This record gives sequence, structure tokens and C-alpha cells, in this order.
Amino acid sequence: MNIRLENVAVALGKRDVVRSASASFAPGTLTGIVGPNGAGKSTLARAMLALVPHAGRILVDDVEVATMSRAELAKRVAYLPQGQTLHWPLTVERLVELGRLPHLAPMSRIGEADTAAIERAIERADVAGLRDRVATELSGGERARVLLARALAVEAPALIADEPLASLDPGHQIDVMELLQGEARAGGVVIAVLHDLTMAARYCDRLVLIDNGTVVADGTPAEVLTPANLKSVYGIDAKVELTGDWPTITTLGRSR
Ligand SMILES: Nc1ncnc2c1ncn2[C@@H]1O[C@H](COP(=O)(O)OP(=O)(O)OP(=O)(O)O)[C@@H](O)[C@H]1O
Repeated sequence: MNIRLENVAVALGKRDVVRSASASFAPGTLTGIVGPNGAGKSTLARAMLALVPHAGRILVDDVEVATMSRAELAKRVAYLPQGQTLHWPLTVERLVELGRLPHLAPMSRIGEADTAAIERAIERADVAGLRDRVATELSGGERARVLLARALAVEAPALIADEPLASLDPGHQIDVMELLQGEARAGGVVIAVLHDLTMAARYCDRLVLIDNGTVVADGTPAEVLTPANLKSVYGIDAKVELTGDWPTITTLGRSR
């Protein structure tokens, strides 16, 4: 499994939101997509799921996503969208079940393999205690973990998670990053859009830094999160320490 972006561009309305972005994502690697608000990270993620039209090429296992059926793409690339609102008062268990939809023939019921995948996802996202709750009545953090469980239930070889740490307490943030890292170690292509640079640096094998719709740096956290990049992209002064296994970042303030 591999995902490749070649000179990808996305226009929304009259705005060029993604411009000439190229990157490739290999199995066994947890890649963080980082960059400031409005940089185009979510749009790029959505383009990889063929949810917005793009120019250039987005290839999943060498096949252009725009030519794949929705179900075929959904089976290969699981997606955790950013800040999804839930409209239907389904139980958590039913909601996680929806992750199996790409595997089901029309009108067919879930089978043993589906049930096993649902149970694994519930376990790994730590939502067993919420199983019978109505999903629309959950807290923001509980909902985030349930939606992650739904994405995990797909058991796709690739996972794209857009801000999977939003609304999570520090313990669950660590759980989710360890889970994503575990997916990558098990051979998955795992991509996470992240705002927390400390978590990104600690857990990701690689970071892709997006600014103004394009890739401005791509490499290990230490290569990407330099004071110069943080200043030019985020407009912040930061101290980056490289003493441990990963860079630690202390934000000092806005650059003047
Ligand atoms: N439907 C749309 N029409 C026009 N512009 C849009 C539309 N949707 C998003 N945009 C703009 O595209 C740009 C990129 O948005 P995107 O959500 O991809 O950024 P992001 O990097 O994920 O930001 P954030 O970190 O704030 O979530 C933003 O400036 C946004 O205002």
C-alpha cells in the first residue's frame, strides 16, 4: 500500500487552497501533517479521499483516486474527518458498525468478520464503556474516540485522521497517538493532521509542513520543526531542544 501526491492542486470557490503539493506516504510510517490554520491541511486530506476535486495526481496503490469507486477507496483508506457533528441518535455500537459499510454488499447484514472488527475497534479506541450510550449525547472527547473507533473498524491498510487529538484530555491524547503509532508499526500507512507540535514531534516518524497550500518542509520532526521554519510558517519564536529522542518545542511568543 502506498499513497502518492504529485503536484496536487485544489481550488475551492475562487481560492487556490492547495497548490502544487507533492509527497508520498509509505507503510509502517506515521506521518503528521502540520501547518497553521487555513494552510490547506484538511483540504489536502479530503482530496486524498476524493471528497473534493483536484488537479495533479493522487495515487493509492498507483491508482488515481478520482477513478476509484467510493466503496473501493473507503476500503483502502479509512478516514476520521475533522470535528464531525452527529445527526442521528444511534448507539455507539451502531455507529462503530457503520465503519464496516464499505465491506458490505448492498442490503447484506454484518457477518462474523465484521463483528470481530467492530469489537477490536471498540477495544482499541477505549470506548467499550460507552457502547450502549447514544452517540449524540456524548462529550466532545468521548465522541472523538467513538468516531476514531468507527474509522478503525474499517481495518483499511491506510488511515487518515484529521485532528484526532481535538477535545481529548492529555491521557487520551497519548492513547490515540500510541494507537496511531501502533497502526503504523503494524504496517499501515497512517497520516494525522495535527496542531500539537510536541505530540507530533514525539510520535510521528515524519512530518509534512504545509503553508499556504503547499509543502514547505518534509522530513523527520527534527528536520522540519526548526526555529526558522516555526518562525516563517507559524510566526512564532520557539526554542527547539534536541537532547532526547524527539525535539521538544517551547513557544516563546509571536515573532516581532
Ligand atoms: N468551501 C470553501 N470555499 C472557499 N474557501 C474554502 C472553503 N473551504 C475552506 N476554504 C478555505 O481554504 C483554506 C484551507 O482550509 P483547510 O480547512 O484545508 O485548512 P486547514 O489547514 O485544515 O486549517 P485548520 O488548521 O484551521 O483546520 C482556508 O483558508 C479556508 O478558509
